[in-house]
Amino acid sequence: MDKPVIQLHDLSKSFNKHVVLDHISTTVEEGTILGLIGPSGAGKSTIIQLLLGSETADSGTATVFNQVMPNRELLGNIGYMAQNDSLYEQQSGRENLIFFGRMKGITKQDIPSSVEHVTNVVNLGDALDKRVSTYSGGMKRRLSLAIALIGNPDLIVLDEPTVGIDPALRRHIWQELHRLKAEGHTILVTTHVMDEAELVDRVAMLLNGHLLADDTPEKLKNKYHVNSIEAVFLKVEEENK
Ligand SMILES: Nc1ncnc2c1ncn2[C@@H]1O[C@H](COP(=O)(O)OP(=O)(O)OP(=O)(O)O)[C@@H](O)[C@H]1O
Repeated sequence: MDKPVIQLHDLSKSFNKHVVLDHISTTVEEGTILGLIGPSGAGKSTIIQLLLGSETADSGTATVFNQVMPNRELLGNIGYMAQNDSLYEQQSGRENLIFFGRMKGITKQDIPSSVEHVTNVVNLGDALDKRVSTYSGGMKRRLSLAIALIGNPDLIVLDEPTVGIDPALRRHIWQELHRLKAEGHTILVTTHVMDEAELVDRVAMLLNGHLLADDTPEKLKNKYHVNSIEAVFLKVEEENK
């Protein structure tokens, strides 16, 4: 039977009486790439914060690996890339990777090979020993992604990972995400890029506090009689105005 990695159960969250999540429930099985889409401000990052335990739900539960979050012990097995890069600017990319890798519990001995692997994934080799403060925005995104992937975590949570990343590298990153999925890793990714929403196993669309569509891209396109996820998204928005 498929193993649930993420379980959101009846999750609600408001900020200053503004209901952002209204009794959300879904399950993400092991080895699935779930794409979370929705307009700006729909609550995608809020779901991630509840999932990681850095925000508290008003009601309901977020469970990861069968443990109710927050649970600090699980964080070593979750790779997280936030929307805003949180990097040590005065250190080099390599020093950042070593620091975060060690925090994740990678041994000193294994650090060099782990750093090399994730650096290749994001194509950051040449800049690795330069100070992060000299990086472009896209390079910082790539370093943040490498940090999320270091240590080979079972669950990878990426909040708009390909913003500012050129098309060739974007394709390379998606190939890597599919490779990780094939190895059994579970990936939750938020995106505004509708082409990317075609590449996931399941798309969940967040609108007005609800998950209004949550299915494979193919099934959603069939259901709405359209040939792209972008068109599904527009139809669902139109229906729920
Ligand atoms: N800590 C907070 N305090 C007050 N309001 C918040 C807080 N965090 C999020 N919000 C509000 O909750 C709503 C959802 O925000 P969230 O960042 O989850 O949306 P999003 O779908 O990730 O948006 P985007 O696609 O623009 O990143 C927004 O209206 C936002 O202003």
